Amino acid sequence: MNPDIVKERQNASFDVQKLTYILDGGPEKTKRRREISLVLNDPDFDEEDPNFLSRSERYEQAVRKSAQMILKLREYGISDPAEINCYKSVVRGNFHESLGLHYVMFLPTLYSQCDQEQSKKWLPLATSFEVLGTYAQTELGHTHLRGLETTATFDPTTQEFVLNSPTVTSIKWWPGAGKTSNHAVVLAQLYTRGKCHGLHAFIVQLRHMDTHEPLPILVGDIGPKFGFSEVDNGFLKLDHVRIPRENMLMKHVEPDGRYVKPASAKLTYGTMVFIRSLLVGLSALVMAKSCTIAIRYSAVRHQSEIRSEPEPQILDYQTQQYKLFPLLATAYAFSFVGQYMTETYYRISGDINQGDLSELPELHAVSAGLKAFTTWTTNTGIEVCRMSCGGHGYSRSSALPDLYAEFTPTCTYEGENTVMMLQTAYLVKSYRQAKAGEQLRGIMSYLNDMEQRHVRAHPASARPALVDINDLSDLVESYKLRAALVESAAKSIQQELQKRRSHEDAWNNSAIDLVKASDAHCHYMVVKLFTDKLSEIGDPDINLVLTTLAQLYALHGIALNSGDFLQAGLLTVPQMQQIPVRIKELLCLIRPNAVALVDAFDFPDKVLSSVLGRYDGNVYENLFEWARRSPLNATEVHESFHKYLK
Ligand SMILES: CCCCCCCCCCCCCCCCCCCCCCC/C=C/C(=O)SCCNC(=O)CCNC(=O)[C@H](O)C(C)(C)COP(=O)(O)OP(=O)(O)OC[C@H]1O[C@@H](n2cnc3c(N)ncnc32)[C@H](O)[C@@H]1OP(=O)(O)O
Ligand SMILES: Cc1cc2nc3c(=O)[nH]c(=O)nc-3n(C[C@H](O)[C@H](O)[C@H](O)COP(=O)(O)OP(=O)(O)OC[C@H]3O[C@@H](n4cnc5c(N)ncnc54)[C@H](O)[C@@H]3O)c2cc1C
Repeated sequence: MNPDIVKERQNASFDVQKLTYILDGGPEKTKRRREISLVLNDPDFDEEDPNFLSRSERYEQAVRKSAQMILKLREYGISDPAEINCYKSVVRGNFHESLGLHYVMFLPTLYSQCDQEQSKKWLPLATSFEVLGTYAQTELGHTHLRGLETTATFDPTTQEFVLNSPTVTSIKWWPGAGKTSNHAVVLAQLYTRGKCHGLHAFIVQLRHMDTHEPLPILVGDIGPKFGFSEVDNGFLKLDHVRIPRENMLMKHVEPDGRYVKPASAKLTYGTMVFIRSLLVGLSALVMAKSCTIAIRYSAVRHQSEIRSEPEPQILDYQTQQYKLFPLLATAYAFSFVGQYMTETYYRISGDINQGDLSELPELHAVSAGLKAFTTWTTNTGIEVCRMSCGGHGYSRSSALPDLYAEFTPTCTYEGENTVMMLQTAYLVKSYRQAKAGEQLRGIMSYLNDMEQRHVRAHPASARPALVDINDLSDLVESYKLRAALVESAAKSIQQELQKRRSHEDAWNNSAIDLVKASDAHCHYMVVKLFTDKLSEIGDPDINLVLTTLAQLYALHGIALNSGDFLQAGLLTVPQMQQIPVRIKELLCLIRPNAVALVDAFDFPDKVLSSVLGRYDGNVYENLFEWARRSPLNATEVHESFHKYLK
């Protein structure tokens, strides 16, 4: 064990194990997660570092691993979805798997959109992996749902739908598992009795069940990408492909071609809401991994000098702490927000299943906003962690380049982040309702204060500065008032409308304000949820260290967005000047606990797959060892010498 990292652990002021329990949701859950993690010792999962393989080899290795996972899940009798998720995230490490779409989109779509008869037919096939599915929605030319061109036209004479990609731009593009899957959920515009009824989901068989040969359908892999090398994102061109009427999910077309309206057209989009909710937790996970790597490495790396003494640990540099500790605080904040998002998703979707759709708009808005907010922050955070590791961060052995490449598409898929932030219509609607005197409930209730003029941008001089920057509840209140930026966005729309612009143009001309309003709303939610969590934590040592992190998270956010807080008169200039001073104090308070705080995330070394983030801190000898395994070192003299240089 590296002596620096031993010393760091001795300095911790709290019980790491107890904090792990809090993150997991209790000691039993930690115990079970650790039991599941023992799978890492299974030699059937031994594999070559994907970084040393070609794309095709990577795909093959991933398929082998996916198949092994299925067999092992059966062998160990793991069937609870949360446990399957835990098991898979341990085995996958930092990479995705080719069967991922089957688990996260195809199966959930079947579960939520099959009627009884369809469930009976499709669920046994899909859960036994005879049917391997993908989710084909996006097209070469479109992602905006109303703009999708693929058609499904009902033919009452044969009781079939005819699926067609009428143009090049309508070719389905990006669905994972282009080579792996034999079925797809295809999203297409439904036509019956000559009328279009909007997007609906259809199950389409793509490949022969025995030979895996494509049916008369053009299907394949779209080629190498920035990351996602294990995944065969695909294309799919349908040329008048016929499927039985029963393959329409939720069966909205009667045998005579009559269309039966669903309770809400938006239920078809349910799987996206599900994944967006999950991505909040994934952001926490990846932020936590990145911080673990960068902070452990910073504890063992010595460089330059502060005083004329031996080279200090780079974690002692204030600038290094300023790069990493706000991200550490973010990882904790997002972990609690991830827990909230998952609970909220299951609570509201439970109500939806009982026929109560009243909270669907809020679920959509909150999951879209938090998905965008947490993935954007994490995306930039990973890169900060990588840069903070200097040259070694650039090596694939650090895992940080892979974490970035695998994570960055979360900002794009399941709804491009700006587009998701623009689903603020809900915020603006709530603002208008509150202004009209309606009492709002839930997370939007802060807008009720508006009429008392608490929530209003006005000059600092007009407002007494009541905020104590050391008091978290005051900081939450400031974020709440800043979230009233939605008022500026709503006013901008109003002004545009007064200029006789159409509603759509008024909206587009206010889009920057709307995105800012969404961002401020999400930021408020994160600060509030982090602070609320503290009241549940009884252990005083842990409460203290997490309070320090929550303060850092809140103050750092204010420092980055000082313009908003000053403009709205929420903080004074002297208070703003105090914030960097307080931030520096908080960095010093966190410093002795930094390694323990990342240890509490409890990532096994094999899951981190990072030479820099090793638990034992023995970085250098292992870097050398890893480099020696590079395929370029397989022979002492590379064949290119004989071919070209000699
Ligand atoms: C150590 C730390 C510990 C932490 C512990 C954490 C552990 C947790 C770990 C969790 C791990 C999880 C692991 C799993 C992660 C999964 C991810 C893995 C891999 C995934 C692979 C990638 C797969 C990618 C797939 C895809 O990308 S599929 C394609 C996705 N496409 C999109 O998202 C398209 C985006 N566009 C749209 O959604 C729409 O076009 C639009 C919403 C922008 C507009 O739609 P539309 O045109 O129909 O609507 P309108 O603008 O007219 O609006 C109409 C009204 O409808 C509302 N609306 C819209 N959508 C919805 C909806 N979905 N639900 C409800 N309501 C909706 C609008 O708001 C409008 O409302 P209004 O009329 O009232 O205004
Ligand atoms: C790794 C990966 C996996 C994927 N997997 C799947 C899958 O399994 N199934 C599937 O169906 N799809 C999948 N996708 C596709 C993904 O859902 C889309 O790429 C995503 O929804 C974004 O759409 P787009 O690529 O058309 O971007 P665009 O919408 O073209 O975005 C380009 C730019 O235009 C801007 N823009 C677009 N619309 C607006 C607007 N209304 N207002 C303001 N700005 C706007 C965006 O902000 C962005 O800056 C995947 C994508 C990736 C990268």
